[in-house]
Amino acid sequence: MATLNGLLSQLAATPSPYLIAAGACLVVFVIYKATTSTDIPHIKGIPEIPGAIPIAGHLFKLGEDHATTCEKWWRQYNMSVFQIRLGNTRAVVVNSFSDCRKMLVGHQSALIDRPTLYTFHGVISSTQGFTIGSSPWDESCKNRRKAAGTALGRSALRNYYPMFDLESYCIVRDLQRDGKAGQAEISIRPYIQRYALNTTLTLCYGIRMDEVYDTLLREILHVGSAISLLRSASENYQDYIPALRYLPNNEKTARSKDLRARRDSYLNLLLDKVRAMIEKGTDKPCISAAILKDQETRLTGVEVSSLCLSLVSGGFETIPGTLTSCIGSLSTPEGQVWQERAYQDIKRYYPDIRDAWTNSYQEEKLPCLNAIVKEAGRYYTVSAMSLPRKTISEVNWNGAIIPPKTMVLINAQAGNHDVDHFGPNAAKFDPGRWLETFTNDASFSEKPSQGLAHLSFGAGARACSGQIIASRLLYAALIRIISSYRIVASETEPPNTDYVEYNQFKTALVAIPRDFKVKLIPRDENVTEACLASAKARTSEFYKEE
Ligand code: HEM
Repeated sequence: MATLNGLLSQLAATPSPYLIAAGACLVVFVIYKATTSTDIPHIKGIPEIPGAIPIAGHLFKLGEDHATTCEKWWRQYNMSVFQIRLGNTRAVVVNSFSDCRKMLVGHQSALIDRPTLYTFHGVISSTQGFTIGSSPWDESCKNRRKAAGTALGRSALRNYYPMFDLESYCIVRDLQRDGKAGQAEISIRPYIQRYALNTTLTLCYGIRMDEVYDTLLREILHVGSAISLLRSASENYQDYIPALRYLPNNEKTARSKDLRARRDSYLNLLLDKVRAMIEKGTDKPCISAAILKDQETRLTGVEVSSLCLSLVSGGFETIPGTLTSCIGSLSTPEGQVWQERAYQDIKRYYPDIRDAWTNSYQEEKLPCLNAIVKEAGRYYTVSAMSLPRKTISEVNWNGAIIPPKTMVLINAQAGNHDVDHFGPNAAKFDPGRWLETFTNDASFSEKPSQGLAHLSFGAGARACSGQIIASRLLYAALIRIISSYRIVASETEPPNTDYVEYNQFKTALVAIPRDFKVKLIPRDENVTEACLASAKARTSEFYKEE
């Protein structure tokens, strides 16, 4: 017995090398598991991109430009649908046009949810609620989406004619002043930003700003863009690597809180202005006045803030991104050919250009203009990775089961430039792809619709609520600009028209085009002056400052 005790105590004092090795293996295994485990386990039947590392997964490999990296992986590994690890989050990425369409439309009920992220949802959105585009699917989101659908649907467009008229008039009014009859080179984006923002501010608050560089207007645009940066995966590792949230002096959280305070401040200011106008009886018909006056609505106060925030943030970068880049492409020598075709179209349908102006916001019937608007949407995929989705129920993807609660990322940029769908010139800006008759007598007709034209507005149950109004805004502005000027790219600061490189901030949720300048050569100054004068007269009632 004494010998046995002695042996045991000797063993305890000097553990066997086998035991040490087993213990070490166990520790390594636990560390490996802890640093490579994800919210959703590996999905059988969907290939994973090689090279994930512990803790970060593919985050660093993805670099700043996720859409372009995933587009390359699709071609390199010859698989359009694959899985990746964003830190502790597993995501399925879909790339080809047909797979994106099949995932969004064919599985629309399963893909109706959206993921919540620490920085955007936990910090930034904690005061005003989530926008519709970032809300998980629940009863409240359903009600807000329905309200947005009513406010932005085709039948509501008629109510906004005076606003379309006024805002597109203001673009040309100020371009006319600043363009100095083609002598000055100007940057067009600020005018388009005001156009987009004023439209949604008028819808939500009945408020607009007349100056391109108005302080409040620029504050809203600045804060909105900075917040859009905080929604991107490449900027916010803390969303996917939770340990980073606890680092002292977390700069991301501090910046998010600062932006949240600035956004709260202007949203409150806008609502206060509406309250003051209601008191004076000078309020304009708009979403928040209807709610404040307690007109029939099923939405709560927080839901109204969310609705207004969704509409304001839905349009203020997407429309300027698309329209500015489109004007950039039109200003190049190849693009000028399309300007001329569009101008001929305008004159054919509206021999009196003043009619083109008044019809610009009431109908979309010019084939060339429609083709340019569609091509701008496709080619410049301003939301390259769309808005992230999450499965709410299982998706059977060719036999592989994607479980509920899996993040699904739609690579709209890749799908929109898929040569298998759009042909070998998919990487070219070519409005001709949407036109049927394309003859030298310059008459065109549109190709019949084939369903989903491109992926820039998403598709399915959570597709963009603003796509009808967005197309009308692009169309109206283009008719007015093209009928007034020949747009010519600056020789010293020309546009970058590459579908990836046109964007100066690849990490942001919505592209910000690089700066460029154009000259606006008047087509017929007398006609433009006449159009401006009649638009001014028509819109003066609507425009009256309170
Ligand atoms: C060129 C202009 C625009 C582009 C390219 C665009 C793009 C998108 C995209 C890609 C989505 C996500 C779709 C999906 O997940 O399938 C989206 C959602 C949304 N957009 Fe737009 N958008 C534009 C203009 C607008 C405008 C002007 C508004 C409002 C006035 C708006 C309001 C919304 C809303 C509310 C959602 C959220 C829908 C939901 O989650 O249910 N968008 N948009």
